[in-house]
Amino acid sequence: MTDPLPITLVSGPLGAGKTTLVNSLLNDPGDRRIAVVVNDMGEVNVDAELLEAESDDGVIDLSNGCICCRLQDDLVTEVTRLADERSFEYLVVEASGISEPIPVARTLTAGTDDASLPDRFRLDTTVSVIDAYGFWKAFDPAESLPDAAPSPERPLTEVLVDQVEFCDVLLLNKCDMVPDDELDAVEASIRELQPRAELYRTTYSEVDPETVLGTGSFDFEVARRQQGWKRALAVAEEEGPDHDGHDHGAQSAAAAHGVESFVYRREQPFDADRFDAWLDEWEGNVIRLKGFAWVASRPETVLGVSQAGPAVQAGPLGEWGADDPTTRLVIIGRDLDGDTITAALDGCLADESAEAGTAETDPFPRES
Ligand SMILES: Nc1nc2c(ncn2[C@@H]2O[C@H](COP(=O)(O)OP(=O)(O)OP(=O)(O)O)[C@@H](O)[C@H]2O)c(=O)[nH]1
Repeated sequence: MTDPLPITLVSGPLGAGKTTLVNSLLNDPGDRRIAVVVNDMGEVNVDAELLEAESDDGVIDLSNGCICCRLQDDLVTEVTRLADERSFEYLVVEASGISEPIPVARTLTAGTDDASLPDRFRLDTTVSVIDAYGFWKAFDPAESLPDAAPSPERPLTEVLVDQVEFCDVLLLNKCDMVPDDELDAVEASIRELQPRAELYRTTYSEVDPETVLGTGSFDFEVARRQQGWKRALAVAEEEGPDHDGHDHGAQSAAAAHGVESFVYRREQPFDADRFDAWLDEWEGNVIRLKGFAWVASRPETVLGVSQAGPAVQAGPLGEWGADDPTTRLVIIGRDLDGDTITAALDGCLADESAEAGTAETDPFPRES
């Protein structure tokens, strides 16, 4: 049997430079013939048209939906059709700007419940193109726009953070639009979220094709485990309850730009309403908050908490079961005042005398 054909998945927020990258790969794919599947949310796939202007062959258009949700089966169908019909040696899939990379990677690894991926393919590399200018603005409270995603998708900053956290290669693009010192700070923040990926600063997504094609760097479990917040949590767990909350491994560049991660850990539950109110108070320093919380109103339930800039989601993940309930929150940000945050979170802890299940209206699950 011949080796499975490798796939590179290109993700990244709207307008970050994904099509620019895919166009340059079509023009110079290195020593291989490539085909491209392009996903766009609109009825007309503008990206596919832009690409077809450059190349009239090997561009497959998947539009009017998102391949991370509604078009998962269509993606598998197209890849299967390509396997049968096309003559090429490498496949590039450009996801829409609102696609979450994890479900697309899962589809490209294992297919879906209704459709299996042909054996001929294997996911080789996941690339995220991140617009340095957009990233900078997304976490600036003075600049960031109300974070409304079209339809019931997740908030865009949450998707942006997923795209940063889950990739093998990260192109920090549009570097021409951000001053150098700010670029250093953006890169430091991204490094804190994404310690593993190869990172390249680019303008007009210009890279050697070999940095994004055929790297062989994709591994689903490694990609999931090595997300910055999971690493910070693992370090804190290793160091035990006496850990002072700071990730000493992440000094250097990050520290020089005031970027740090910090773990808040308590074996005492939150008052649900006070914790919910605290989650509303985003002032711009916290880029990412993620972890597990214990709330007094539902003592048996693990509350999953995920904040990306101004967007907050919190909802039940399951039961503590045999584990002792313990709140563990990783907070990643710039110029964080750890003592003030710790004091504010401590102020949300339920009084020892509070009875379980006393919140009048349980604020969770919540989304904003
Ligand atoms: N200044 C500047 N503009 C860029 C750069 N890279 C891409 N652009 C421009 O940014 C715009 C969006 O680029 P695309 O490549 O279409 O972005 P995309 O990620 O495919 O966008 P969507 O498909 O809408 O999500 C285009 O006008 C590009 O020419 C860059 O490095 N610097």
